[in-house]
Amino acid sequence: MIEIEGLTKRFGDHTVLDDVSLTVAPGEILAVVGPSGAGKSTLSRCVSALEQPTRGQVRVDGQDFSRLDGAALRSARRRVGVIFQSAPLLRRRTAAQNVALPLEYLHATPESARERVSTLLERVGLAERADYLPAQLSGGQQQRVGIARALALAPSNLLADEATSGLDPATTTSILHLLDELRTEMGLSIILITHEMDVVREIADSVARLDAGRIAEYGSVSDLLLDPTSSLGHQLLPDRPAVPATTAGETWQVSYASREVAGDWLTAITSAPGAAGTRIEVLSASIEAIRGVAVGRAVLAFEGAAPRGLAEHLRERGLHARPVAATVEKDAA
Ligand SMILES: Nc1ncnc2c1ncn2[C@@H]1O[C@H](COP(=O)(O)OP(=O)(O)OP(=O)(O)O)[C@@H](O)[C@H]1O
Repeated sequence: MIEIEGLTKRFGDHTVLDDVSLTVAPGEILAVVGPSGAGKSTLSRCVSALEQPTRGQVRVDGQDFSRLDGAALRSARRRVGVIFQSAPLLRRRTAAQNVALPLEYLHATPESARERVSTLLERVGLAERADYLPAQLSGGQQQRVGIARALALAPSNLLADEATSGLDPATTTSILHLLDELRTEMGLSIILITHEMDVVREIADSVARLDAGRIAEYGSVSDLLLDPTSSLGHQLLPDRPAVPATTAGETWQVSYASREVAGDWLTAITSAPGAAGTRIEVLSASIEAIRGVAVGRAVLAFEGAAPRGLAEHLRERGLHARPVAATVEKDAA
């Protein structure tokens, strides 16, 4: 359990984190997003007790980090496993020796360390690669070693700082699935620092957007998706579609987020003032479930111009609609 309360961090007179409060329950995944310089890494360093808050608290499993030092702080730090971008592993050590590192610091007996390492490597699907050096492993396999190492001391919390940046989409998905399984199996509270909305969409239960050190938005992914005024909710909707440049008229993307699959969204479009008699072609349509919310998206081509006031008409019916420009060149289409 991670509880951040009124966390403020200043470097000189520069306030980098300003009154940040967040809670991550056991088994929950919170994603923290925000532009470069928003304070994400500083937040991450406060949670892993590498920085002391100027004001406020970081409580891990009920214990206030800012009140600890020396051996008590080192012991408390073990409750937070940390995974970084592209798993910085020791080059000359095998996968097993990298995972064993935290156990060596704690002077675990070689036999108990061996057993723990082999259990962890097995769990992350790398039992066969125990004796490989990092250079002999793929990026995804290296990150699995990083995850096993972060779990070596059986933490109840995990901090993943851009853990999937630089990995290809399929590898990212497999790492996220592994984290998803681990949080359930071990009841881990996980903070994911990320700049990728796909990662948030795929795995997070809640999300906070930091902006210039303050929380600009914070809530469960489903609540944000269902809130038509939420900018994070908008960003969580599927990405911009590819639209062939061959369509002569206007092309629009229409999306909705609802607890139920919306059955009448096409009716909402055809009933828009001025839409009667207009030919509308459905270029693509899809529905996916994100944290229990049905998110539908369609790309529509109008014969000519879209009816005036279409966006407002649809907004009143819970649909987001906007024109999209062609993204596929005529030659390539
Ligand atoms: N030790 C420090 N001393 C002074 N200023 C710092 C220190 N660490 C961070 N900052 C400042 O705090 C601000 C936030 O930095 P931080 O690295 O937390 O942002 P970030 O959101 O992680 O950015 P990015 O996504 O680019 O990594 C920046 O303006 C940075 O210059």
